[in-house]
Amino acid sequence: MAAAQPAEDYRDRPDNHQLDHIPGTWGYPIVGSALALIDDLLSLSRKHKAEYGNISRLRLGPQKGLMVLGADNFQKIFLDRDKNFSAEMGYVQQLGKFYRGGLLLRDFDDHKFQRRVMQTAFKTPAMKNYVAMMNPIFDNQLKNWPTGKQLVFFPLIKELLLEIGAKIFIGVEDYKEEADVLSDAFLNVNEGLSAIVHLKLPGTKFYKGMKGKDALHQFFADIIPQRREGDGQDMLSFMCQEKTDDDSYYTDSDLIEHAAFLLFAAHDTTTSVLSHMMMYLGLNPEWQDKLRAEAASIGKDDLEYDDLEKLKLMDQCINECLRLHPSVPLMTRRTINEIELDGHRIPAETMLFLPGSFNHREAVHWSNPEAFDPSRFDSDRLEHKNHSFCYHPFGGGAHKCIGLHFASMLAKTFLHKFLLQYKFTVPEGYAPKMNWVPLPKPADGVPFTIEKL
Ligand code: HEM
Repeated sequence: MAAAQPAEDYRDRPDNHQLDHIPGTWGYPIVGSALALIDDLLSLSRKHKAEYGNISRLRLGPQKGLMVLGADNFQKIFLDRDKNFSAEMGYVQQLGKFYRGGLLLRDFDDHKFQRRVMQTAFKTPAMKNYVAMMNPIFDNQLKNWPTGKQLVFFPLIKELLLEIGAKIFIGVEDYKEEADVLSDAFLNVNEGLSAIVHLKLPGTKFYKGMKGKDALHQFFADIIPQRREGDGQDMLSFMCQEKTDDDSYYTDSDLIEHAAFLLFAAHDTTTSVLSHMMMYLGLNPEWQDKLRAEAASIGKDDLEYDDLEKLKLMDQCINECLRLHPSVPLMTRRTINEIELDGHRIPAETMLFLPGSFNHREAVHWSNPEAFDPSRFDSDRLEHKNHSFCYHPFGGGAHKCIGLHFASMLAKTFLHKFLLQYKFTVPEGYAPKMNWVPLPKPADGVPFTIEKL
């Protein structure tokens, strides 16, 4: 049987809003349920499940579509055997102005072709080298963290990960010199993403974001020819040197889009998981001690690639943070064809909103789901295997996160360095409000105090 082909013109059609046959609510005029989502996406998802079931109508500002819950439904959507779901159309309204050619905003054959250029940057020899590059960056910044006074983790880790991004992703050698241009441009784009009004008027967030995008693209355009000629070991250099089947290089404009999207996809997600990690290790000092002992058991100051798999407890803690607070809180797709899902007829061009944290905490799959309990990932429990799609912090199927091993490597290399040098505490009775957007994190950025070991 021939493989299903997506309808050619699905990108040109507007979103379908004819969804009155499906239970749910459009919420308040104009904003719909956007404010409830910003406040607490998990509670909103649970409310929808209790009132309407796994599939329900939802409006988020200008977008009307369906909230989809449940591991079976996620499995069908992510595996997408019949090419019914477009990631490009799912994300275009949210990200399209800034990241139109990013990998997640491409579908099917085009996506497959473009994903190849990125895969080259994640091969084992490249990964080995990235760990080696990370160690001195962490050393240099960690040594300046003052002891004995309260610090805030979020801005510190953001700064650290911007340096990692500049050096490992793009091959910037003199970070101090180029950091301002690069990080300003990148941070402005991210601010632009949160703009509610998309008008290019000077002084607005959106305007700043568009300027940031131009600066970022120009920065990449200027360095791509050098990266093609050189023998750099950074991600951009690997991508620049990759060739297509007809022996030509990927185009500069594709490479610019990939480099910008890669920074975006990697930065906030890893900042988010490490912020949660600090919160939980501060609240659970016994886990902090266990991870420190595990880090010490490697017997080295600098972790190497082959050591990573030995850090099993760290893996469990990272997994548990991502279960409780997935860094991409809401994934999206748009239907290409009319489909049936969970007993509902869903027309073509319908937006689907997929909140990850609901399945991650559904009691049918997890014991005591609200508790921080990293041992649930231990080989004698393996709760995440209770359903192949009850745990999906990195998505699944064709668009599954290409950086998942890099993310884990980064988190482990940081934790290994940090825990071997410092012991830390969070304030007594610490119970921060949690942010869901633009990235999940403790709202106060995690206040903490370090003590040299
Ligand atoms: C804890 C860290 C991370 C988490 C939780 C995470 C999560 C995700 C998720 C959920 C998706 C799929 C979204 C969807 O299907 O709708 C995704 C895609 C992606 N991620 Fe990550 N990510 C992380 C770190 C990274 C890093 C470090 C990189 C790069 C080095 C990266 C690069 C990408 C790219 C390029 C895609 C698009 C893949 C495609 O469309 O084929 N991510 N990520």
